[in-house]
Amino acid sequence: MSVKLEIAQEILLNLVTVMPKERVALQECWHRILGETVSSDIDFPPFDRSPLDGYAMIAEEVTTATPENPVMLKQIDYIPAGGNPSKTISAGTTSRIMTGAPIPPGATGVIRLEDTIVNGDSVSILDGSGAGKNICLQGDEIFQGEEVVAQGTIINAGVMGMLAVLGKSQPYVFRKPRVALIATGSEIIPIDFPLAPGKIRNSNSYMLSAQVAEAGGQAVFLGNASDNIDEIAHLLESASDCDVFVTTGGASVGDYDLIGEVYKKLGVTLLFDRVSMKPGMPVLAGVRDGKLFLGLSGNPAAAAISFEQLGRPMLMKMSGRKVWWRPRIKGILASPFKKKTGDKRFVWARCWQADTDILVEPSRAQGNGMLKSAMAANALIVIPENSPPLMVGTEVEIILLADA
Ligand SMILES: Nc1nc2c(c(=O)[nH]1)N[C@H]1C(S)=C(S)[C@@H](COP(=O)(O)OP(=O)(O)OC[C@H]3O[C@@H](n4cnc5c(N)ncnc54)[C@H](O)[C@@H]3O)O[C@H]1N2
Ligand code: MOO
Repeated sequence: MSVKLEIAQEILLNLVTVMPKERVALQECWHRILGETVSSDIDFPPFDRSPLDGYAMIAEEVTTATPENPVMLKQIDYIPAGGNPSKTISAGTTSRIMTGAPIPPGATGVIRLEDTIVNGDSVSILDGSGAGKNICLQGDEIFQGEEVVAQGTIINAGVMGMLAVLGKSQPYVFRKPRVALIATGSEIIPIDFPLAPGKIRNSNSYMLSAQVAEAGGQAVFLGNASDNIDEIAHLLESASDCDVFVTTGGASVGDYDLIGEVYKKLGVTLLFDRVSMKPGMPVLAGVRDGKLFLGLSGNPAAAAISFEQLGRPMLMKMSGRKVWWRPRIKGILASPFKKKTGDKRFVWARCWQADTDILVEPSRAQGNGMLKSAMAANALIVIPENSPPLMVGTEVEIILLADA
């Protein structure tokens, strides 16, 4: 049964749920999705501290200080970072203080070393303006009890640092969905095997493993199977600990397009077996015991688009992301797209900023088997169904791809 792309996406998204949580050492958490909302058990900074190497004093005493009329203070203490000042600042006194050290009791300002002249324990303040501003107040960035990082946040470098500030050495993150990858086709061989007539190397599993990782999943290579129902079924059954099962090849109508038969044999309920889009029209989806099966086309560029449109949003949801879709913007065609479009079409493209416009150019080699078109792309042009050939200057919708 053939369905529209939006319906296929909805069917899959409705069937999957977010993965359970696991604790992971913070240093391993980059790009994981936070599985808990983290509140602060402290104010941060946890004490009033100095942002400068200088002298702490009562700010009001030094506001008039200039190089011609310095204010003289007597040093009573030295406070390094990590110190715990015990001496109280009173009129006419100061403590030498280092960046990050706690402000001593009684002090209301700090003057940097460069604006002082020191002679023994006598300190001349040459410029006292702004002394009161040179204090980082307790709780300036975070207050105790504040919800600082929300569940579902992607752990980037800033979040890593913040979780460390909050003492989260082993935060809960969502477990990565495990995605079994199987290449089917009697012509497909492992990439380190010698080539023979009629054979090609399995590029799909490698391409998809990158797409799986980028969508927050963990790829599990199950190798390849020839065009044989039992062989494919056996490989699929060998990975019972996987959450999603992705095959490539055998998705169309040829004599050896067996994935539908494999699903029957395994008791996988078919959800759809064609989606109205190009490339990637032949694509099956099925479900068994809550686990999703995706049968992608063997054609590399078609498999990539099917995965991008159907597999990626599903994995993004499973891995705990709040947003499953990539950003879409408007661009202006810098070269024509000469084909008529029946079903909705995705075209590999490169886009760039030119003055106030985003210009976009379809990749030259757009064949379904051609990885070159995907390789050079940083965007996909979305061409609506039933579109005529598109001229230079036409405004088109583009999906921004992540890392190109
Ligand atoms: N009579 C029809 N023939 C075809 C139709 C159709 O509607 N009627 N659709 C065409 C379209 S469009 C596509 S897309 C393909 C889809 O075919 P399959 O999904 O069954 O894929 P295969 O035939 O197994 O392989 C297609 C192509 O890709 C190569 N391939 C397969 N696996 C890999 C791999 N792991 N790494 C690299 N390349 C791979 C394979 O050798 C074929 O050349 O069907 C059209 N035919
Ligand atoms: O539909 Mo095929 O999927 O054009 O590549």
